[in-house]
Amino acid sequence: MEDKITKLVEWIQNQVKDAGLKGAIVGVSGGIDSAVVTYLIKRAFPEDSLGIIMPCKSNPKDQEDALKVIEGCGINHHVVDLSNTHETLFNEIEKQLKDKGEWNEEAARLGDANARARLRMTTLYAVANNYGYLVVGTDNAAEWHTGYFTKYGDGGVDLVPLVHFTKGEVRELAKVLGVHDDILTKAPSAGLWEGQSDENEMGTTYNKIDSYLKGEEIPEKDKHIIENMHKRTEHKRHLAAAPPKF
Ligand SMILES: Nc1ncnc2c1ncn2[C@@H]1O[C@H](COP(=O)(O)OP(=O)(O)OC[C@H]2O[C@@H]([n+]3cccc(C(=O)O)c3)[C@H](O)[C@@H]2O)[C@@H](O)[C@H]1O
Ligand SMILES: Nc1ncnc2c1ncn2[C@@H]1O[C@H](COP(=O)(O)OP(=O)(O)OP(=O)(O)O)[C@@H](O)[C@H]1O
Ligand SMILES: [Mg+2]
Repeated sequence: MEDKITKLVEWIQNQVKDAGLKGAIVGVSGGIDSAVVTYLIKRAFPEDSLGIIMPCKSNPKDQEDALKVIEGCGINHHVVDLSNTHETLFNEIEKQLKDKGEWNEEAARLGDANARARLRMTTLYAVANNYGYLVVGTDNAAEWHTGYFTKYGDGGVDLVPLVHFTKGEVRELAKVLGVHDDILTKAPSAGLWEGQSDENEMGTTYNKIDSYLKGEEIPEKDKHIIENMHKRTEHKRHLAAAPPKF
């Protein structure tokens, strides 16, 4: 894993250099994927890396964990609380749609959740512009394959260094990098609503997705869920569809 870490760090350095920029920025959630990316960008750019903690009606425990990541690797950081911004935006959307009698309560829950991820993306790009940094994403191979991310939200980034690493391999990277035990052992969550857990929402586990990606046998039910998610989210792995030139 040390060898892979060195290669990842060099790759990030080269990408930033090729872009003619100075460093890298990541959103630090208190979860393991962003912990690994935070440690990597700090290694790549000790003086030009930045972690941003962005609570959005989040559990305060997330921020405590995020600070363990920040302190663990010594990266510079800012906290930008998006709760009020999200409240203002969503109240206005809700008001407009309700006035027209077109508000769909159930669909709105996902829209509300995805808007949190997109506000984070907006924030990262605004801060990245200020410093001349690239925005680094945290998607791993399991999330990328299943499309388990918000299009133009946490999926809206410049680099995706972990995209070939299974969730298990991300855990290995985290151990070698020295990420705090509390983060190594917590359940993966997008933190988009109270009590959300990735595995509950997906209906399968990261272990099964990892096994599937490694070509191992997994139960038919899980295979079906993974293949269905992959198919439904194909659009997220491409640029916006364009017509042929007429
Ligand atoms: N065929 C197609 N061609 C082109 N575009 C298509 C499309 N089908 C849908 N779309 C568009 O895509 C939108 C749906 O995609 P999207 O907005 O991403 O939303 P969606 O995939 O419905 O939801 C995002 C999922 O990712 C999860 N997530 C989000 C963020 C972080 C994490 C995490 O692990 O931390 C997980 C979240 O819990 C949820 O299950 C539609 O509203 C539509 O605009
Ligand atoms: N509160 C937050 N503050 C800053 N960034 C966040 C926050 N919540 C989510 N993010 C960003 O969105 C990304 C996607 O979240 P995701 O849950 O997939 O990763 P994670 O939290 O790092 O790991 P895990 O999947 O184990 O929870 C995070 O890695 C992080 O970059
Ligand atoms: Mg998380």
